[in-house]
Amino acid sequence: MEYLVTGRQAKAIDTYTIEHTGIPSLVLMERASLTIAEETAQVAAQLKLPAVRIAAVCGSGNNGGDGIAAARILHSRGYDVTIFFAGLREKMSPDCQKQLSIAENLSVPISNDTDLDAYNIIIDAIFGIGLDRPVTGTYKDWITAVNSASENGSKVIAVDTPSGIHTDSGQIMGTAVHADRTVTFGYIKKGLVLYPGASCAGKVICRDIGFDPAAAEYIGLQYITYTKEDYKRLPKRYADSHKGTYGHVLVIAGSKNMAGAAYFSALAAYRMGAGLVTLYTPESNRCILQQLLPEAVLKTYPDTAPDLSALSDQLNNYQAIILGPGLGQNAASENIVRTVTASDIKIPLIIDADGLNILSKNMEWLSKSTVPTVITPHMKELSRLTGHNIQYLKENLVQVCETFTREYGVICIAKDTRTMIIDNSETIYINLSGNNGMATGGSGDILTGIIAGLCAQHMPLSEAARLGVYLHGCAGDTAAFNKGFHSMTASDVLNAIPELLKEITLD
Ligand SMILES: NC(=O)C1=CN([C@@H]2O[C@H](COP(=O)(O)OP(=O)(O)OC[C@H]3O[C@@H](n4cnc5c(N)ncnc54)[C@H](OP(=O)(O)O)[C@@H]3O)[C@@H](O)[C@H]2O)[C@@H](O)CC1
Ligand SMILES: Nc1ncnc2c1ncn2[C@@H]1O[C@H](COP(=O)(O)OP(=O)(O)O)[C@@H](O)[C@H]1O
Ligand SMILES: [K+]
Repeated sequence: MEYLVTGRQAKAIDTYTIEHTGIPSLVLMERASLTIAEETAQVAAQLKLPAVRIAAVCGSGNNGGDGIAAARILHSRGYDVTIFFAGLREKMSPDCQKQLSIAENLSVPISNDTDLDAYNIIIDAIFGIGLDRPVTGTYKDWITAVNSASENGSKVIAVDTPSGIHTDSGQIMGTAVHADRTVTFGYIKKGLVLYPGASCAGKVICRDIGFDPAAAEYIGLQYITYTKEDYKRLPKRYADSHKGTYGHVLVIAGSKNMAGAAYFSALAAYRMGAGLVTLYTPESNRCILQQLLPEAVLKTYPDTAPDLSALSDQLNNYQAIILGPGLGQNAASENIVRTVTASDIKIPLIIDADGLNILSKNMEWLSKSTVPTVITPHMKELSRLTGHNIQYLKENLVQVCETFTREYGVICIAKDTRTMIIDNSETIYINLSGNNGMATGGSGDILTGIIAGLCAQHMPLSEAARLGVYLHGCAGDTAAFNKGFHSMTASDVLNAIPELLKEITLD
């Protein structure tokens, strides 16, 4: 698990380390600039040119201070480096002033020119976490100059954040540097992983510069993400076990001409390790699903007339229930959704797709429901559920989901390029796995199966939501590796689950 921080939190970690722990600010700056110098040297070596020219474009704050110090370190190591001061001398922070005076004492070249085209590497140290308003005027011109050099082939290394990106939201504040890589200090800033900031950051490299680890706890960070380190959370398999050990999933999914969604959800639950999967689906899907997935138990109902009391009686026989993929929105589907949400079961329920579309017209069913529920809406479905348009949702996602989660008592998995999970805890999960190849029909159905498979193996719902979303993205990344972003399909994501889990469990 890793934390993602806001600008305010990053500043508070700096301050805590300086004031409480007693590490001087210039020591942190020296370590920060050393990482930039190392990264720059690495890029310079990769360019394989007879001579490499480096420009450090520096603002007046501590981000500029980092850039000046990095230029001084590179200069002392024999690199051809020039400082371009893009800030205002009268506004320099004390540490930036100190760095500029050291650089002058050591005769590091300082240019008054604005032409960056002759430089192979540009260190972008105009703004870091201190950017607090839209970029205009001369600063805008500097950012344009950096980007124009980049378009002409220069490599851009951003210090802490690409200048012009809002550290919290990833929004472009008027204009922003497009970096090839960003070296960020201590913790990844949230704005570097959210779009469009993530597109400007390039490869994000997070380096330790000696912040006191106690600072994070003192401040109370709330954004987390999972990494490969979290594979270890996968439920254990036991030598002495049977299919009952790994739980029974009920998949209420599919409608006439929509058998695929049921198949994807059910197979994903099996692939994730569930002991048994039962598919509850209309009679018209029987043949196709029996052939596609002989491992599943089928319970079918006459297409327009499900036996709701029989369904209700069975619900307690499972360890996890999926409701909605490809279910359709006819009266039969509505009755099923009403029955399941109104039941008194205490079994984890994962509601997706048409389950959510039906609920969006019957929100009182959700507010009255006492079933432990996770919902997995994509932005359009979330828009139907909340009444907000997609633009508003994207700009206010956390706040909207927090309100929704509180009001309806559900865990909300807001699916997007960066899926976020909001539950009743203080912690917000932001997912970094996955790729644009997953923007293909059926990807979301697989997620429901993965989460249900984890719940069936007795993982608590909120943990299953986080690990499920992370592993779903990892399976998508494996599928992209195998088939490429354009050609991969939901079936490839499904087939990547065993590949991924094999790698994890046999490691
Ligand atoms: N000890 C530490 O703290 C450490 C910090 N570290 C480094 O410091 C960075 C943070 O430094 P920071 O806090 O000085 O802010 P920074 O990003 O340089 O920007 C502030 C400057 O920009 C200006 N400005 C802002 N917006 C503007 C706009 N739109 N248009 C024009 N001007 C604008 C603002 O001007 P003002 O608002 O005063 O007019 C001020 O001059 C951090 O990202 C990391 O790289 C590391 O060395 C580790 C130790
Ligand atoms: N560009 C992307 N980057 C990362 N993940 C993506 C991207 N596009 C889609 N996904 C993921 O793929 C899944 C798509 O789900 P959904 O829209 O419900 O698809 P479907 O309805 O076809 O099953 C979500 O989990 C989403 O996060
Ligand atoms: K920067």
